[in-house]
Amino acid sequence: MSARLIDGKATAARVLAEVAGDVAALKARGIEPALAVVLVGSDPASQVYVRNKVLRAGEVGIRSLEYRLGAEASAAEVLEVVEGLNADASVHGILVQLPLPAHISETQVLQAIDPAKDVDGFHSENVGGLSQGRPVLTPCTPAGCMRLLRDTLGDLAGKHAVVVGRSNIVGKPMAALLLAADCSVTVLHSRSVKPQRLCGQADIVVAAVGRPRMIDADWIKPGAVVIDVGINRIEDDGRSRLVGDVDSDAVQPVASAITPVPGGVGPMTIAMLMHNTVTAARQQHSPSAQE
Ligand SMILES: Nc1nc(=O)c2c([nH]1)NC[C@@H]1CN(c3ccc(C(=O)N[C@@H](CCC(=O)O)C(=O)O)cc3)C=[N+]21
Repeated sequence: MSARLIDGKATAARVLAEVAGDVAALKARGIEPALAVVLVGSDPASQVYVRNKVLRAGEVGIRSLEYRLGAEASAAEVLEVVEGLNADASVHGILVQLPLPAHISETQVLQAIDPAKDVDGFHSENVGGLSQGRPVLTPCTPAGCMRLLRDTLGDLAGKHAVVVGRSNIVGKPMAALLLAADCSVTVLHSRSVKPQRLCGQADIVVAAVGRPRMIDADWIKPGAVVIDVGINRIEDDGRSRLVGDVDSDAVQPVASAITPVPGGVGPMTIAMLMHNTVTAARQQHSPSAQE
């Protein structure tokens, strides 16, 4: 068997086309969806991501605003930017690019974002709502993974899903979404005992550990669907290139389908950010919206 490659770029293009239609419908009602991206410091990878987000927003008709602060900016300065954006009714989505410099508490900044504008879904109000099964703004990377899984497998009920990694931005919300889709869910992490054996029982594997090519064929049940969230830059023969958390060459003969890196989950993350921005704009202008 050789795994089918799950084309995240093509699926992201379909999501973005839907979003562009939703944006046009909102504009016809006089609402221009707007996304603010806040970048603190000059991490080169973060700069690339922020640029890609701004480009995608423009393509679907979302207005974007960029706020750049120096690496030495204080927490108070970042909070002031966030509070200004909270108060600005023309801004519907706020994303503070992570990681923040070490001297700034990420939790404090994320909790300062108005939950209605929290297009990353990282505020505890949205984290709690996801856990309760309320229709809240949902973290973009796990939401993108769910879309790829549904397109590949259809109904996910009863599938055994193994999530490798327990971060707040991917592993934990991913487990919550899989559970909401009626999967049986196992979360593995750095203290798990015999993780290969547990992972080898999975119909669905979501790898989000941030270790290049950690998951090899020994971890994968024949026919499993593998979602590789990792984006690791490595030196290979003196050249820099991107690899996932999955050893794709080793796993492809075993899995039934796998996402490539690049071109898998990454483009979906950005597409779901645009989707969340439109959802946030629509909700802020719905009759039931507070204030
Ligand atoms: N508040 C916040 N929200 C985020 O969503 C967030 C963040 N902070 N900090 C950094 C990570 C990383 N991230 C990516 C998004 C798209 C690609 C992406 O499109 N990747 C391309 C390749 C890009 C390349 O060549 O480097 C691909 O996989 O095909 C990658 C990574 C969002 N993040």
